[in-house]
Amino acid sequence: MADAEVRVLAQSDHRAGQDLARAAHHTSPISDREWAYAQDLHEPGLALGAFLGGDLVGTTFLLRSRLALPGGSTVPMAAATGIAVRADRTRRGIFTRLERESLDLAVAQGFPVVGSRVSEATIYGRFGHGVGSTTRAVRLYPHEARLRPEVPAGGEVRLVDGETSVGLLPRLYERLGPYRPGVIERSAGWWKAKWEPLVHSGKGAVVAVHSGPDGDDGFAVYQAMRGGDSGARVTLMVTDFHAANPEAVAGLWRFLLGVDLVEEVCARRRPADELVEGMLVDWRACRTHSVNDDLWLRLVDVPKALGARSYRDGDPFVLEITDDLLPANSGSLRIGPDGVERTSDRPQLSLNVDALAMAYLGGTSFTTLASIGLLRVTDTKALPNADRVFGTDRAAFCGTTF
Ligand SMILES: CC(=O)SCCNC(=O)CCNC(=O)[C@H](O)C(C)(C)COP(=O)(O)OP(=O)(O)OC[C@H]1O[C@@H](n2cnc3c(N)ncnc32)[C@H](O)[C@@H]1OP(=O)(O)O
Repeated sequence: MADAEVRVLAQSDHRAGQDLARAAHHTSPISDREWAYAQDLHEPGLALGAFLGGDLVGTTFLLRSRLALPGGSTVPMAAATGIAVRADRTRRGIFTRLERESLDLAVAQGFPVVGSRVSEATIYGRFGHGVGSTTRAVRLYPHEARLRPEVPAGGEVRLVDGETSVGLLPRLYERLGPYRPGVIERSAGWWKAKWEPLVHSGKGAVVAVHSGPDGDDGFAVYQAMRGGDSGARVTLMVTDFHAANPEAVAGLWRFLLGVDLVEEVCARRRPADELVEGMLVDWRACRTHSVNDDLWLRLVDVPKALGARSYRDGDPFVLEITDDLLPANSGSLRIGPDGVERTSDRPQLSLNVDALAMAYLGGTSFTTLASIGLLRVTDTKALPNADRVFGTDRAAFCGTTF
C-alpha cells in the first residue's frame, strides 16, 4: 500500500478531522450545535491530516497554550489532541508519520514543548514523551471527614450560576496564573469548547468560587450523581478545582465537605502534594483511589525548554541528552542557577529525552530516574546536586483536559 501523505489540514477539513478522531474514540460525529462551540478551538495551520488516495485517515491537532514552570515563568506549549488513525488503517505506521511531522510542526511554530493527555501509556515514550506530572484521585466521606482546627480558615465561598460562570471562570483562571508548575493556559476557544456546552447542557454543573482578602482566588466545579439501589445516594464528582493559595484550597474543601445530603465527595484530579488526609481529624476519611499520569511532555527544543525555567542554588552540572527523533537536541548542556548552555565538557549525568520530560517540572528526581535505570551516572557527586538544582516547592499539576 502507498505511504500516507501528511499535510497541514485545511480549516475546511477540521470538522472531518474531529469526526475521525471522535470515531477512533468511539464517539458519534460532532453535531452542528457542538461544532458551533468547538470550531474556534482549532487554529489554522496547527492541525495535520494523513491522506491515503485522497481520503483522510489520520489526524493530529495542536492547540496553542503555555505551560507553567518551576520558578513561575511560562513557556509556549502545543497541546496535542485529536490524535487518531481510522480503525481500518491502523498499525501500518500512519501515526508514526503524523507524530514525526507534528513534532517538526511544533518546533517550526516556536513551541519548545508539546503536551498531551494520552489514551494509552505505551504509545508515546518511543517518540520522546514522558510523564511530566501526576495526579491523585481521592474519595472523601463527609460524615467522617471533619477538618482539623489548624486548617487555614477565612475567605468565603459563593455559588455562581452557569451564565455568570461563562464570563467569570476564564477571568478567574487567568488571574490564578502559573500558580504551580504544570498548570497550562486555557484559551478563549478552550473555554467556549469545553465549558460552555456543559453549562448549556443542563447537566447540573455547580460552580463554587472562593474569595479571600484580595478577591476571587479559587474555584471548584462539581456535579451531583445519584447512585445506590434507591438512587438516594449522592456523590459529588469534582471535575475542575484550581486554587492559588492554601486558604482557598482549604476553603473549597471545607465547602465541598459541608454540602448537605452527600454520601461521598470524589475528586479525580488533585495535585500529588495536596495532603487532604492531613487536613482531617480522621486521616482515613480520605482514601486515595488511584495515582495517575497527568500531563505528558515532549521537549522538542531542549535548550529553549530548559532555558525557560529557573533553577535553585547549586553547582552547575553537565547533562547529556539523547534524542534519536530530533537529533538537534542531542548533546550536553551545562545547567545551573545562572542558566543553560551547550558544552563539550564530559557529561556527569546522561538520559534520554523522554526521561528528561519526567524531570523537567521537578516531578521525578534524578535520583529516582537513576534508581529505575533511566539515568546514567558518570559522576556520583552530581546526582544530589542535580536534584537540588531541579528541585521545586510544589508538585507539578496540570488538571486541564484538552
Ligand atoms: C493525545 C491523544 O490524543 S491520545 C489519543 C490517541 N488515540 C487513540 O487512542 C484513538 C484510537 N487509536 C488510534 O487512533 C490509533 O491506534 C493510534 C493513533 C493510537 C495509533 O495509530 P497507528 O497508525 O496504528 O500507529 P502506528 O502504526 O504508527 O504504530 C506506532 C507504534 O505504536 C504502537 N501502537 C500503536 N497503537 C498502540 C496501542 N493502542 N497500544 C500499544 N501500542 C500501540 C504500534 O504497535 C507501533 O509500534 P511498533 O512500531 O513497535 O510496531
